Amino acid sequence: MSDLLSTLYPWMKAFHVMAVMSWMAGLFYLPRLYVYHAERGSGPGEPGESLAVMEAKLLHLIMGPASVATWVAGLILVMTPGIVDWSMIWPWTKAAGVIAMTLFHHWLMIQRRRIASGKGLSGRHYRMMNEVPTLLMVVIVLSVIVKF
Ligand code: HEM
Repeated sequence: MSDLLSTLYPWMKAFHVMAVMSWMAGLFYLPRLYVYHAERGSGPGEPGESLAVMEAKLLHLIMGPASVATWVAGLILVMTPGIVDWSMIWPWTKAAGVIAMTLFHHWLMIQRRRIASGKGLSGRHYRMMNEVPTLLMVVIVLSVIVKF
């Protein structure tokens, strides 16, 4: 099993990075759609109806599967012998970053339902929350590349 994981390591890392890119694309773009929705689409009709379809499709067809693929490949990398040294700091900052990123994903899911029922937050609020994935990405990428 250990030998198989070591052989698969570069492939698994490539798959992980591809899944990360797809997930992050949605995490960056969905709060932007919420800003437009809050500021220009809160009433009945257009553009609110089209925005609601775009938000649901982005979450369910792209971000959901990409987040699962990121987690599965990431956990396989964690189990690969010699990859994670838990006595260093970086695995802990990376873990904190990915847990926070996953919580942010769930917050976006809750907000989609709230916007659909007319209880969404202001455009300014979503614009501020739009910075969260950027900050978490900085922590995660520095952890896994610099490996302090
Ligand atoms: C969701 C749970 C995640 C887990 C369990 C996980 C775990 C891992 C592990 C163990 C590695 C291998 C490190 C190495 O080869 O030295 C890795 C690589 C990587 N991860 Fe993740 N990761 C996750 C999510 C993310 C996210 C959200 C991002 C970006 C925002 C990310 C970016 C990367 C990058 C860029 C690499 C390649 C680093 C290199 O070149 O060695 N990961 N990940």
